[in-house]
Amino acid sequence: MTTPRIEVGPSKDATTAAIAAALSESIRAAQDARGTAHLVLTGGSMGGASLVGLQHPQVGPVDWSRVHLWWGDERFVPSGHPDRNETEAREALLDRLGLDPSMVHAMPATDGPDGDDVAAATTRYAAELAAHAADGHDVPAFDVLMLGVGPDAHIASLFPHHPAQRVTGAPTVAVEDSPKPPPVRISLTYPAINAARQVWFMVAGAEKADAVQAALATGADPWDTPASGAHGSQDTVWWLDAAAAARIR
Ligand SMILES: O=C(O)[C@H](O)[C@@H](O)[C@H](O)[C@H](O)COP(=O)(O)O
Repeated sequence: MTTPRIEVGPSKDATTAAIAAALSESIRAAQDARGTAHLVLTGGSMGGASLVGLQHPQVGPVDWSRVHLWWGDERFVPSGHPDRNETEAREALLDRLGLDPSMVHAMPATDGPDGDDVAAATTRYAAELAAHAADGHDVPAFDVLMLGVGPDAHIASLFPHHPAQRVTGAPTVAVEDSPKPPPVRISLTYPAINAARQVWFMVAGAEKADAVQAALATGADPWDTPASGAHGSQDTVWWLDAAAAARIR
């Protein structure tokens, strides 16, 4: 397990700018090493703002034709719905990139091939992940997996004291009673998240300071603070603004 690195910016804007710059560098490094990069996107305002930040002229160029895009979780609603993390990412960046659809691995929507059968859709996404994984693995070794963090320290759709957290035998889990609406979701599980080389938490705002402090506390239990259960195999980074970092001891 890697010791988390903490990067604090003076403001949310400064933090998302730093994330965007680091992301373009990590993508380039992954492509230099392995040809293609696997990037896992997140919903939430930090996820969207970081994708917007990638378009800043000071951020180095990214060869998007060699980036596989995945999602850490998704709200199970129709495609194009504003609640979908995919919709947010498309509006923030993806729709301007002319991407090859075969590189964009959005989680299924309720108007997809499985209709509103979330269990089948969850299994379908697991198969998509497996199709891009190395032999003997369930998921690709994601180069960077980004996570927003809720005020309850949830990540993806893994919530405190929710049984979805206990699923370890599959890379994906259906959540049918999320404590935060909308209730039906698909999430990566801890083993899938922790297969990533780099896990990046992206958090801003004073209302997240307690969650950040709890997740970074020695002996934190993921059952209570889900963010404490996610780690990259090579690097774990907490990208914070000053307000979110205020209570770290
Ligand atoms: O419905 C959800 O579960 C949220 O979208 C959540 O996953 C989000 O990513 C975090 O709450 C962080 O959100 P912010 O980046 O907006 O703080």
